Amino acid sequence: MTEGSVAPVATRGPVRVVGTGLLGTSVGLSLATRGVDVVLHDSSRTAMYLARDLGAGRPATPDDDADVRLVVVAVPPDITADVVRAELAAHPSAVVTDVASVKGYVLDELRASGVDLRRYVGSHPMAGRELSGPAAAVPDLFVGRPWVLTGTGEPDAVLAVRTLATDLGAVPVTMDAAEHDAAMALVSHVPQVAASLVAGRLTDAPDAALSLAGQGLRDVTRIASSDPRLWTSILAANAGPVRDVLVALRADLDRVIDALGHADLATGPETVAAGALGTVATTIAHGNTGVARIPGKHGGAHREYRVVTVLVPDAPGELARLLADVGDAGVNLEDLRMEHSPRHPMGMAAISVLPDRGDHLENELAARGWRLAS
Ligand SMILES: NC(=O)C1=CN([C@@H]2O[C@H](COP(=O)(O)OP(=O)(O)OC[C@H]3O[C@@H](n4cnc5c(N)ncnc54)[C@H](O)[C@@H]3O)[C@@H](O)[C@H]2O)C=CC1
Ligand SMILES: O=C(O)C(=O)Cc1ccc(O)cc1
Repeated sequence: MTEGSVAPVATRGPVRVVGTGLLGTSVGLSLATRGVDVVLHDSSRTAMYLARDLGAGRPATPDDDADVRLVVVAVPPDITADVVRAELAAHPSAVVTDVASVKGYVLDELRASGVDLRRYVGSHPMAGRELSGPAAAVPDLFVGRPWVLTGTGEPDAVLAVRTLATDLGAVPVTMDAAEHDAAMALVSHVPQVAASLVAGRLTDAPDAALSLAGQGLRDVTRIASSDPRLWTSILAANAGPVRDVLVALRADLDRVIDALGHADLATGPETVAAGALGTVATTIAHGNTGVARIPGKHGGAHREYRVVTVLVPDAPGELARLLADVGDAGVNLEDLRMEHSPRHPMGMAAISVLPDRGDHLENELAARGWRLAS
């Protein structure tokens, strides 16, 4: 594709988006900017008109009801089933999908209501941000991300939602609702609780302690900025699977607390109760094993990269100049992370490259006058 061109879409409009927050507006932006007729609805008129102003589509009118082909429900999980049911009834020839982060709860509620589910396809794009609302939406939110389809709906309905996911740049994955929810507890919902708990410990921390915070704390707490209302709804809807993981985590935590209690009582390593230091080491080593299992870029296998850290003056154009120099050195940048010095007008760009390109890149950047941090 040439620069500035946009990929054609196979999804046929009108597509109705109900709930024009982060997810719904991102769906609308991606489709509307590529010519699909998107009609928007939100119980908050401010959210709906803001989504319109951002370019995500046009406000729905009663006249649109007859010809809507696809409805995307993007409201909090606890009200998703009610909205899906209302949309199935209001648009008798449309396929209806939802993007709620929890699938079993929604499906159970729909089944209990006795509604005909042939036109309903439960789905969940595994893409999001720690921000909510239409203003946080981005059209490429879903690019390269898994989009789970939970196996409900007739084949034509499933195809429509699979096509939507593909049009938005996502990778469709089929999984049943219970399997999805157990997976989410482990890879999304418990990490959210853990991030919130660690960040919550900081609320009374002395300023002097916080001024020492480094990238490790920022990495672990990024998602602690998430919306409490949305996450209460997600955690309550997936309470069983989340609780199961938290109980296991509590046992792990208790083992570390006991081991450190022994270390605290000791006068040196030789007097620490047998096994305590091993418990601490095993905890960190298990973490090494777990993190190595997280897939790498583009869903490929986890890779070890060489990190080259470069000091970047905090001035316009400096980061762009560095990236251009990396390109000129013929090295592919696998990842980039910026850290900021708390006291100096200087940033640190941590550039991840393939291990066998590290020495070459360091030499090339040094030759171009960049200061490298060891
Ligand atoms: N935030 C994230 O990163 C992700 C969220 N999801 C799921 O997407 C759904 C939406 O989440 P966000 O967009 O983040 O939330 P959001 O808070 O940004 O937007 C939700 C919108 O739904 C509207 N709404 C609430 N009740 C409504 C109703 N009865 N009818 C019409 N509109 C209504 C709200 O006014 C709000 O604008 C949730 O089910 C969430 O679990 C899925 C993937 C990622
Ligand atoms: O910010 C992140 O890393 C996320 O993982 C966001 C996210 C939040 C909720 C979902 O249901 C899916 C994705």
